[in-house]
Amino acid sequence: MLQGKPLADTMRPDTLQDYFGQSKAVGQDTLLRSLLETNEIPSLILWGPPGCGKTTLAHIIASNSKKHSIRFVTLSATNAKTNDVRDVIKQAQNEKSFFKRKTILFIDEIHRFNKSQQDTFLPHVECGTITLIGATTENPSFQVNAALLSRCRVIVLEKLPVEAMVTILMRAINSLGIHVLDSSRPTDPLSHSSNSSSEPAMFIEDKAVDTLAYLSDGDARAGLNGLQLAVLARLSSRKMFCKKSGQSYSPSRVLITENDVKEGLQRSHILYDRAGEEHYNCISALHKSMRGSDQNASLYWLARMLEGGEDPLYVARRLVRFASEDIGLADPSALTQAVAAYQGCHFIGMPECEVLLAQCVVYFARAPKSIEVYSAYNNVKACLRNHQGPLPPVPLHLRNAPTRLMKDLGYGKGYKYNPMYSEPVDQEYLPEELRGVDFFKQRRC
Ligand SMILES: Nc1ncnc2c1ncn2[C@@H]1O[C@H](COP(=O)(O)OP(=O)(O)OP(=O)(O)O)[C@@H](O)[C@H]1O
Repeated sequence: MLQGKPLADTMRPDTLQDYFGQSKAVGQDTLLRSLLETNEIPSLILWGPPGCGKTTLAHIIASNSKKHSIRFVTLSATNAKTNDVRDVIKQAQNEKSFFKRKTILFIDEIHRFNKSQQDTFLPHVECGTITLIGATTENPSFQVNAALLSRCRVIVLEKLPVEAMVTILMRAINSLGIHVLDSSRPTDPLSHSSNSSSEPAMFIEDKAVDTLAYLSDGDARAGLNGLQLAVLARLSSRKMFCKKSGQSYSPSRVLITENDVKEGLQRSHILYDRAGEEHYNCISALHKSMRGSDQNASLYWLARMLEGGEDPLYVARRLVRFASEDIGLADPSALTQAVAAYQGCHFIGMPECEVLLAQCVVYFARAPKSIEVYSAYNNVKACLRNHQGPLPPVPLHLRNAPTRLMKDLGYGKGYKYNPMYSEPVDQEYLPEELRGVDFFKQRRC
């Protein structure tokens, strides 16, 4: 099973029961799910990152529609020509008029078709000759014709969460007959009952499964490929052992460790551990480099994260924080820059947004720094936390007095409305017991 087809293909589910994650798009009670269950498929654009299940969802729709005698035709925009599309449409017209059969046309990577190629479908989607399902990793607002887009329902699929990845991996692990070793109960896999067949008994550490789920970055194909490579590597080292040692028997048990799966994940960006320590180390290095006004190092850490597959919005959020924490009022426009960079990243995504972040990072590295507001605010927080007993009441003169009773109780009494005074107003704003405290000068309250 492991030698021929990619594991990801053999594990591709046929039914929604085995389609995990993506609850916002096809969870219980979603419109799409009920449409799929009643087999009323509208034209769809499935938009989501690689390996999140776009083709798989189309595959499930295909399995379902075949049961209802609906034709399902697949084209890939990477190699299909406009003539191929015309052929499919012609055939769909014939099927519709002679046999009353519907056709669903699935186009993978639809964003690769240019606008005029996309125009070819338009009238046929409109008159119902074909139901179009397009899959794309790119924002369809920019990559799909507006007219076509308005005739399709856009389904946003997300990176698969870690729990869904674990479930997908476990489904594959079970189907390969691999046993999972519980690391909280250390057992020697060699102590498991021996296997009489020539096939070795295979084991995988549970932490290897978790690591694989984390490092796959929501990409089920990457996770399943990683698992397949790790298993194949272990099996071939078992064979090597026999050859080298000249022994006629080979170890009857094979253990796949966390290191094996890390090696199995060969894509460089996956080796950047988005969920683990490396993620925090790199963002910390970026923050400190900007604080230290080192523009070179700042750019380096930024690139290391982005090239490693980090979510640009995660970096952008940190920049927003940095703008206030480290630059503050030394350059108040830093906050505007950071928010603009965040929104820009949100609009255009990777890889285009990398230069926005680079610009912002260099701006911040070069900017003057001030932690005045940050420290003063920390002093206020410390003051509140360290306070013994009930917090002091709000001084009466600072309170609003919307009712007669409140006025009678002295609310707002003696308050000096500043705009009425041409001179600076002498008035207390802190509670009585904090008089004289200056959070901007004090370290502790
Ligand atoms: N939600 C899911 N539930 C179960 N398995 C999944 C899911 N998503 C993906 N897979 C597994 O991962 C493999 C790759 O997924 P798929 O081809 O659907 O990704 P995709 O979103 O179309 O990616 P790409 O844009 O790279 O083509 C599938 O063959 C399947 O085994």
